[in-house]
Amino acid sequence: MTHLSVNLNKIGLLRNSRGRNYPNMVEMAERTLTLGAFGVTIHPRPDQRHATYQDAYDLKNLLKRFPMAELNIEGFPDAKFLDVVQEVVPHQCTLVPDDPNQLTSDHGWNLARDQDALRPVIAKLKQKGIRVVLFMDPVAENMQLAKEIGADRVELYTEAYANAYGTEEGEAVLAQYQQAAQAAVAVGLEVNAGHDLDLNNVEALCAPGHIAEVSIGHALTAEALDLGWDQVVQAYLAKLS
Ligand SMILES: CC(=O)[C@@H](O)[C@H](O)COP(=O)(O)O
Ligand SMILES: NCC(=O)COP(=O)(O)O
Repeated sequence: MTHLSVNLNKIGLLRNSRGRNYPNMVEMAERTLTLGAFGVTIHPRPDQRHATYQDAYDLKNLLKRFPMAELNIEGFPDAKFLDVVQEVVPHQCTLVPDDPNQLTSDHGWNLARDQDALRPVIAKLKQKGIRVVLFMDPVAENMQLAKEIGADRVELYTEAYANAYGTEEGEAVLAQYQQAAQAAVAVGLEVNAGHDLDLNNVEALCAPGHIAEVSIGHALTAEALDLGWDQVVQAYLAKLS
């Protein structure tokens, strides 16, 4: 079974567009966890365009009432992000190599270049008891180094999988992700996955059983416009069980 962590960035985007606390991030997280989601994810970016640093504190407080659930905070490890993460102490922190002005996350870490900067960051977060995940492209050869610099997990960046799904290249691209996942497991890493996953493509990725957790937000929120939030969360849970 693959755990579902619902990314609430787009709840924050809608909330921030009117300057009122509606939709309410904490209420949507509570509703999502009550439906049975394993956890919630936010990705506070430096401009706080959607999820805010305050959301991290508020969601950590909510999770006190859901002792079996997890909070995953994603982001680029700049000073502010690291200060917040070390104060909030989420269950999991996913480090993502995004520039502040990126529209969205669109690549994984270049560990050969970034390993020296990442090692102390990973060590500091692990000292706090936080599970550390590196956002990675699905390249099997890179998993050994991810382990060596201290990561607990990798999160496979799945946009290429989503784009290929249902096309002639779909099976070959899926095979690449399975090989990367198997390589990660072989060196002692657990494997998460995320970005552009949806109700159509999530099952094939997770069926082989290598994926511990998927974090899904953009498509889930859009699908909820048609199906309703509760129904969409329950539909993902059914596909991942
Ligand atoms: C790291 C990743 O792929 C996503 O979790 C990211 O959080 C999406 O960010 P936006 O919601 O800002 O597109
Ligand atoms: N890490 C992926 C995530 O949290 C959500 O990505 P998306 O579903 O919004 O594309």
